[in-house]
Amino acid sequence: MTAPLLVADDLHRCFGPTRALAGASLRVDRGEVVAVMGSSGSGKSTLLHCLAGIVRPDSGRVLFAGRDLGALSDTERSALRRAAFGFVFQFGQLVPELTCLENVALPLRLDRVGRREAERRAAEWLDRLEVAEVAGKRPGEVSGGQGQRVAVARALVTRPQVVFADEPTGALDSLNGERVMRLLTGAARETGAAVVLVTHEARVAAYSDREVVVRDGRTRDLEIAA
Ligand SMILES: Nc1ncnc2c1ncn2[C@@H]1O[C@H](COP(=O)(O)OP(=O)(O)OP(=O)(O)O)[C@@H](O)[C@H]1O
Repeated sequence: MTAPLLVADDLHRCFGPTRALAGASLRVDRGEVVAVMGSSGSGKSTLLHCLAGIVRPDSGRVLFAGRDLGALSDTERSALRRAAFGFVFQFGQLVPELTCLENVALPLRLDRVGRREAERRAAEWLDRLEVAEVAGKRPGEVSGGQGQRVAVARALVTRPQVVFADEPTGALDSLNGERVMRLLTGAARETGAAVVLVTHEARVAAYSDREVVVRDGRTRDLEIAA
């Protein structure tokens, strides 16, 4: 049996008096799309932030490809995040001063890929996300659905091993939301990326292979989808 790509083991995390995680565990296999569901305030985003090495759990461990994130220095953890993870959030993740093409090219530029090559790959991803026509526009000049597809392109352009998506369709109508989910999960499956998807919408979770429910900071598996 191959080792899971990402494992959260009995995570606990408090913010002051608020207990956000109280024994959350999760495993994600390579290429698997896992939906993390639950009501508002149940701890979904905190779990995602712990898995991505953005928030440190008070206790419990997160292992990525067998490496304990808690044992890495801050520099090592950010290097790992840049190399292996992609992120899509609900709003505001695009840089407003850059064009959509430059936004998608940015993670490659930060990895010292030359401008021409970075923009060539960015253009391919915009095309794949069916949003090539906004390449020269700034994020403020595109629709919400187009902006999210640009954000998905930016998350995938570095070919991450895991895409973390926190309510990626939360600000979209259902038609645009479904389009973003179809393109996100389709592209992730093609590139072999796993997806950890936080959502409270069953229709969005239906794009996953497996659903996990968080309640009062604890996880439980709901079902294995067919
Ligand atoms: N940085 C923080 N500072 C203080 N409290 C926080 C912080 N982050 C989360 N919390 C609290 O921890 C609990 C879990 O929050 P979390 O954002 O993980 O829930 P969620 O399930 O993602 O909620 P939602 O669906 O509303 O986004 C909540 O009570 C929240 O108020």
